[in-house]
Amino acid sequence: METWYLLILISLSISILLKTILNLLFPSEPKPTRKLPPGPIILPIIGRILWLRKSFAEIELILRNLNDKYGSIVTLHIGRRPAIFIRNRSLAHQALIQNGAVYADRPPALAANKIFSSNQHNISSAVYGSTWRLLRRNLTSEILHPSRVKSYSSARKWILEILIKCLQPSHSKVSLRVKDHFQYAMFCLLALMCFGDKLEEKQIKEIEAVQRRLLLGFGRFNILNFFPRLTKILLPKRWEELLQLRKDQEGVLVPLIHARKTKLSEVVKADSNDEFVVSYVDTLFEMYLPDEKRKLDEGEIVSLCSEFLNAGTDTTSTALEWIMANIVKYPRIQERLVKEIKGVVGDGEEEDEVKEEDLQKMSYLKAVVLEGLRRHPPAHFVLPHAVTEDVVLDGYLVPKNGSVNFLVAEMGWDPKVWEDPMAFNPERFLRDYGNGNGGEAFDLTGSREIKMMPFGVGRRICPGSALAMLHLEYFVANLVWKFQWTADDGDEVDLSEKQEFTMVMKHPLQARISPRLNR
Ligand code: HEM
Repeated sequence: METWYLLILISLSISILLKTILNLLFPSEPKPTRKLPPGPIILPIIGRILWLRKSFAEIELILRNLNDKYGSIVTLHIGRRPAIFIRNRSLAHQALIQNGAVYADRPPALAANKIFSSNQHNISSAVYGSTWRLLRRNLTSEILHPSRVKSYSSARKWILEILIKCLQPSHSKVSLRVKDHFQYAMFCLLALMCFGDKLEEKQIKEIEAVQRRLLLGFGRFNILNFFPRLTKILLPKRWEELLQLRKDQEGVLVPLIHARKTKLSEVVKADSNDEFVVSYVDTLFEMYLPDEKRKLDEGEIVSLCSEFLNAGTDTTSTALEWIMANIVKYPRIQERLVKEIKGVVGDGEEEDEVKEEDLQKMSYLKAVVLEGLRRHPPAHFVLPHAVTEDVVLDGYLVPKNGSVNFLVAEMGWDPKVWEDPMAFNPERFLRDYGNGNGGEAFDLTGSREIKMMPFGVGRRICPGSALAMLHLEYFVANLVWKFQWTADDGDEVDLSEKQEFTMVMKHPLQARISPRLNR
């Protein structure tokens, strides 16, 4: 009997010793001590697929309803990773401003997105690191620097003339749908900044068509990201469609890239830089990625140009349409704008254009644009963020393997900050900020406190925000100065929303536009 006891004791000691050695050699992941933020319980695989099929607008609506139950930080299990959603301004500030470096990462690109971002070699999807820094610095210092932005002023004037021509034929009794004209105008402008030359209308329309198919159709490809190896077998047609879309995109962008490269080398050979304005694509040809010891390849240049066009066109034209819709809906806002412009540019017949240098003197114009971005932010979510390491926020775990999403629209509609938040009331910006009485200008960067964040905040804040503000102020001012905008007789301007790439007007703006005679 004693021998048995001894044997059992020896084997127990050996197994404890082995376990200790194994633990030392192969330490297992420590179990997280914190829990993920709360959220609805879902069926393991089916539930995740079902979430994947929902649009951001549907998710936003669900989150609004979940707020009472779970609070302002919620986890949804979308696809294979937990997605954390934050709607509270002070939590967003803690994350994106106070702990900015940790929250500046992006989640790994999903299979379908990898194709269009050249494996995360563009600014918006690059991981937080040296390549992102290089690409972003190139855009901000080479193209978005104030002196370079100024060099495109004749391009903006040219686009304004195109836009005015498109709107002019409208007889004041007939109302015109303006959305397509706004989109086309912004596209011409960004294409010119991207490729340097005035492109033919046919070329612009071709690029616009492919980019639009990409923006509007991308939701259809989300499902491919759930176990791509399986979806390649189950949904081969959809994969083909996705790859064809990339081929079509290359088909329209690569010839423009080649043409510009040839032109650039001719300019260098001729040693003449008269009238030569640097374009975005010019800055990409010689860019060197030190970590990878190579230049950008053609696919990466296509992805960066496509990102530039997408980021700067739909967002701005959507914001422009929302602002003009409110101007049509509330004639008193239009009257006050005209009065302000008259006070700055004068009212002589020859004062036909509101010049860029005049815009700084127009605080009401700025207030109208800011109110437009607060009340109708084109993006209701910032792009998904990720954290560089597991962190704790509001007592919950924010895991490295998840995505972190911020509800932009909800923050700008917070009744704790904004009185009657759903009303369109530009005066609120005059009352509290930059009203010419020594008031401080409104801080869109949210560095002290986030009150609204239409461009995001922190390290990933939209690098094009100043350019977007300039475009919006310039076009709103000139469209109001040139034309009188009115609603169709007996027709209310309907401000319902619809999710496309951006949050657009469900019923696009129809307005009667007539030359402004009584300035
Ligand atoms: C009204 C117009 C615009 C709005 C509302 C807007 C909004 C945004 C938002 C919400 C983000 C995501 C921020 C985040 O993830 O935290 C973003 C990122 C970005 N935007 Fe804009 N944007 C506008 C115009 C532009 C323009 C004109 C350009 C450039 C020509 C531009 C280029 C970018 C880029 C490159 C990023 C990615 C930044 C990064 O990941 O580091 N945007 N924008």
